[in-house]
Amino acid sequence: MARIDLVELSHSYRPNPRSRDDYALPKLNMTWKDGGAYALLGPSGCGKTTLLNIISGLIQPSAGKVLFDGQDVTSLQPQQRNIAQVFQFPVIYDTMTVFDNLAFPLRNRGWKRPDIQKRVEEIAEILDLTGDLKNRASGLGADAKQKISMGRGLVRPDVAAILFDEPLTTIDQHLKWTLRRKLKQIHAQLKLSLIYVTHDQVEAMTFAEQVAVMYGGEVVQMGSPQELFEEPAHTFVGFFVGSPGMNLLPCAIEGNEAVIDNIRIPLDPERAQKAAATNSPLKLGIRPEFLGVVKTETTPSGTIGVPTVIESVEDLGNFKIATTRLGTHRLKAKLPETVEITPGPAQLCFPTARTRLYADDRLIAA
Ligand SMILES: Nc1ncnc2c1ncn2[C@@H]1O[C@H](COP(=O)(O)OP(=O)(O)OP(=O)(O)O)[C@@H](O)[C@H]1O
Repeated sequence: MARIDLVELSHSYRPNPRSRDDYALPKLNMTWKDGGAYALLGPSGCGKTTLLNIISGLIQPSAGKVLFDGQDVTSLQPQQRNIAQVFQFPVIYDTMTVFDNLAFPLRNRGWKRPDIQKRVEEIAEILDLTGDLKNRASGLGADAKQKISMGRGLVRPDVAAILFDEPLTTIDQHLKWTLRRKLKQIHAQLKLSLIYVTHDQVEAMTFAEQVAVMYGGEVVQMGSPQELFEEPAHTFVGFFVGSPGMNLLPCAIEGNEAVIDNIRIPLDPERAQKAAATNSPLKLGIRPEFLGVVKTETTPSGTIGVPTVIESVEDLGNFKIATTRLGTHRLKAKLPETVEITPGPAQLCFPTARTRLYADDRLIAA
């Protein structure tokens, strides 16, 4: 396994790129630590596959370097890079048995029979394929075939990293959950470096220790699931991670308050001062989980109530979503199932410790 550094990396699919819009990846500097379990999360077209294919060597970047443990591998072919890649659709040999499919990458590298036997059995056990080892792959269902494909990626202990490109897209919903947990277990057991591409936040959050969120060819935040939730570094992370996403409202700053349609919301003084010092467009962000809604005069301690109207309340089983109005804006609040709340006049409470400010969509840190 290796540490992977991407240095001043950019890529355009166009022959003569001029502006930023001509680039699938405008400019990227980042490090994937040895032995890490990473997810690369972002919407369709944000550049995830391009980035993965640059790491594996399937694509040569337009500029910049790829380093494995400090060694420049940018000009090396995929087979010279020692990377395993698992794709959306199974890549297996239908006519071979499951055992031979898993053994193939090891035989290719001259492993001895007893070592192959031991390693194949270990991987088959983890993926619940032991009972199928003697069967031909052609007779198996789509789920089992994708498990074999994943097994072929996982079988070699000497690879620099294993790259997964949306490997569970075609897998049955229940098995998806099982396989995500398995991958987590495999990571803990085998200490492999894994990079897992997905557009599904649940998939990213359950699998990875660190999630890199991509937007418009840029990694806008790399952090733990908790960091992405509590301290989104970019408005896109606030919006994309969480359900519903963060409430984001254009605002101005006066003193230690945000002003939105003449309504004043108290802020953390340090963040407010930093925001007042920028000339960039500002947004206030608050997660629906942290936005309080009360129908009473008294608000939770440490918060000041802002008059609102609750337009609707949806009961989603284990929680409720209240849609409220603030001036011309609509905000969502996620409330416990036990809260009795109905449409009508109410107060919104913005805890200052949970209220964030963004300048040009970037977080203003405390
Ligand atoms: N071979 C190609 N030729 C030209 N443009 C491409 C090519 N492959 C990707 N692109 C463009 O590069 C950008 C990034 O695409 P990429 O496939 O890397 O995104 P992605 O996040 O993996 O999306 P998806 O989840 O849909 O696969 C997109 O605008 C896409 O249209």
